[in-house]
Amino acid sequence: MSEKEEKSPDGVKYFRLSEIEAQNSFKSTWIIIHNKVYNVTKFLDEHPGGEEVLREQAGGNATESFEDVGHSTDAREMASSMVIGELHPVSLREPLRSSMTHLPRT
Ligand code: HEM
Repeated sequence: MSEKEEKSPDGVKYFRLSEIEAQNSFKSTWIIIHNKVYNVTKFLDEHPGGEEVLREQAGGNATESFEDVGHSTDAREMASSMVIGELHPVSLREPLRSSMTHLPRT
């Protein structure tokens, strides 16, 4: 890693949008919901909504689709166990890509 690991004052790991976008493959799936970063790689198989919807959001902002589904409290608690960090404050100013402009997976 060339960049020093960055953390907020209370120890939350920050990820740049570019780092999150890179985690979009068959090996690793990260998504963003409300500016938090989730590693859903191990959850793909277990997701009641299926693995494809998560893969479609990989590396990008899944907030709207997550909220559109009206996920239960249980689902939200489940999600909180998959948080690995937050979007870096610098990246909050970058436009978040939605699935509409999704790039093909490599
Ligand atoms: C960490 C993130 C997520 C977790 C933990 C999660 C968990 C769940 C759970 C537990 C359910 C069952 C219903 C419920 O309890 O609300 C569900 C349903 C569903 N989820 Fe997710 N979900 C996540 C992200 C997403 C995202 C990003 C999408 C859309 C792109 C999505 C689409 C759906 C759909 C369509 C269903 C409905 C399935 C059905 O009723 O047939 N989920 N999810």
